[in-house]
Amino acid sequence: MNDGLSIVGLSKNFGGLQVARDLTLTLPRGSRTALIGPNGAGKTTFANLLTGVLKPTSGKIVLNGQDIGSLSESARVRAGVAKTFQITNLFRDLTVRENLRLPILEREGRTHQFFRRADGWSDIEAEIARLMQDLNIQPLADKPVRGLAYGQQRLVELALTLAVKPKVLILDEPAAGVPSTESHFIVEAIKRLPQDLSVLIIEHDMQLVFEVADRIIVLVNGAILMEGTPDEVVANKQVRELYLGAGHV
Ligand SMILES: Nc1ncnc2c1ncn2[C@@H]1O[C@H](COP(=O)(O)OP(=O)(O)OP(=O)(O)O)[C@@H](O)[C@H]1O
Repeated sequence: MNDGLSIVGLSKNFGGLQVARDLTLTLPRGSRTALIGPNGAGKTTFANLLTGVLKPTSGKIVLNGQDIGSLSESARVRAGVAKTFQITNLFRDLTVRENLRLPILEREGRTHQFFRRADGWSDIEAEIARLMQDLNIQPLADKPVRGLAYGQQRLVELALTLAVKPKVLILDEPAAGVPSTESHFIVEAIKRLPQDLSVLIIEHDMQLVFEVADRIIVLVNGAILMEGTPDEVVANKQVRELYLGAGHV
């Protein structure tokens, strides 16, 4: 079951600096929410509060009725909140298929089987095939990660994250560093994510945000300035001034 994620009165102080101010919002099941805001607004801090890298000063993070705010990072992943792995977590000498096998075996408590022959893995191989199909990376299955283009590596990283079967997926700048010639692969992959997954996209690239998000939250100085549809956000005078002022538009 996935009712989405509710964040209630979430605050974080670093000494005297308040970087998350009484944040209350929901990431409903199936939503595609973008979190935008100028540098230093608190976007990364917010993501770190959701994943458990940081402990909140106050407030609650509720997933399907359970307050997960005090769980460790790994327990939160098991509960269903996952952020994309960093590319450095990919095993560069292993193939895409081998990389995908690892988190699935781990999820199933079967890592001891990694070095066995693949005979007993038909369920796992079928899941890997589905994941690759969802992200349109089947042609890369038997290629070592080392030889893949950067954008392709980001797709493998996304597939690895999906392999843990999250309910809430945080994409932290999914197109960062990806050449513009490859960024459409990322956009297409986000559009093809499972329908019932709640997705939070933290992104500076407004074109990508407008292509994939159905809701946008604008964060400024650790507080929500506004929340609305992409059209509502574009029409907002304060947002326009903020972005024109920051040279983003
Ligand atoms: N560990 C920390 N200790 C003290 N201050 C911190 C710490 N981490 C972040 N900050 C401060 O919190 C504020 C928000 O930072 P954060 O990185 O969350 O912003 P951001 O919106 O992600 O910025 P960017 O778009 O540049 O990545 C900044 O003023 C930053 O200097």
